Amino acid sequence: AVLADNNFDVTIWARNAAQVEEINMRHTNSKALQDAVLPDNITATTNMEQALTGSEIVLFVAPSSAMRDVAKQAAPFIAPDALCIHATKGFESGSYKRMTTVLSEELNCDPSQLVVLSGPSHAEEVVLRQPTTVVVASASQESAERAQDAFITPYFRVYTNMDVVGVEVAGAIKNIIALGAGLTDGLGFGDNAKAALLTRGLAEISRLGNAMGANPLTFAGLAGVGDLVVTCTSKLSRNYRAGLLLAEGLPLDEVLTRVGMVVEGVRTTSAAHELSKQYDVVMPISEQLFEVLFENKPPRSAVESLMGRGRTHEMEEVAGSWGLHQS
Ligand SMILES: NC(=O)c1ccc[n+]([C@@H]2O[C@H](COP(=O)([O-])OP(=O)(O)OC[C@H]3O[C@@H](n4cnc5c(N)ncnc54)[C@H](O)[C@@H]3O)[C@@H](O)[C@H]2O)c1
Ligand SMILES: O=P(O)(O)OC[C@H](O)CO
Repeated sequence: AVLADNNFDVTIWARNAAQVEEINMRHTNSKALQDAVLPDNITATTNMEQALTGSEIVLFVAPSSAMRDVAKQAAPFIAPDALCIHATKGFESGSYKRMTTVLSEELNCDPSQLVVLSGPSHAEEVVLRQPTTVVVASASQESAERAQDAFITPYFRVYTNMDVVGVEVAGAIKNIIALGAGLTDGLGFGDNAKAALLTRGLAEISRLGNAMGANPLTFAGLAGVGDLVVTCTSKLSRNYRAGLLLAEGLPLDEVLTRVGMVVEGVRTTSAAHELSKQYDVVMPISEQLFEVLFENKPPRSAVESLMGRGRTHEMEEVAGSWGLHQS
């Protein structure tokens, strides 16, 4: 809808024919966006070739679990000079690769053509043209600026960034912390607990990101603090809502059914479990979430484990998380 407001003719590819028909006939996408009306210059198709032929920008928004499959299908129809942007927040299952890595492998393109768009941006608010700010990151400043030009509107402010790793890691890991935020609220804990979770969650995001080669300053920006705050505090967040349901004691498969849309934080918790070992970083909140989600640990015991960790010095922890060395 943002691109359509900027006068691009937008074609959505989707596999669900009923959803495609709804977008074309009624200009709505009610499962995701209730009765919000989409601009007239958006059409939809189930035909990938039709969607992509001649497109100057390709925006990938499949869930992380489907990204490789969708990119494989798209690859033959993408023009050599097309700008490929993704807004997906997660890692590939099993390989734990970032989404730009998956795209560069499947599209056989130069990393300079790839951009990640991230930041605090619930679709339900964007489609109503409520003020929203995001980051576009690319290895190429020119590509980031092309994406900025394409997306920037008076209600959608776009900042460029060159730190692809940091933006992708922040966007993925914040979903784990949002699951935790839903859990703490669902358990009846207060604002102190939530503030602690966000602060210590940011330390955890930064620690993994820095170990993977990110710029620590990214975590103070929209993809870091910004998205963490929105996802941990908004009732629109699927990850937060899943956390609330888990606190009721529902099994994971029922939680996912009830949310009815992708809850990226669940797979990302598995990814963090592996990545923290691979990069030798401590991720206590993610680890406790892993035990709650996959090892039946009661959420209250997870909170006790976090509160009972060994004593530590905040500055040493923060400096370590932000990749700084204390003298
Ligand atoms: N919804 C938001 O506000 C928002 C904002 C920023 C980023 N994101 C990210 O965008 C990604 C997608 O989220 P969403 O909100 O659109 O989720 P969603 O659950 O609303 O929609 C996902 C869509 O992908 C389709 N899909 C699943 N597997 C597929 C496959 N193999 N091939 C084709 N289509 C497939 C589903 O049918 C569904 O229509 C996630 O990574 C999410 O973190 C979402
Ligand atoms: O609904 P969530 O929890 O997937 O969050 C959506 C976006 O990532 C918020 O920026």
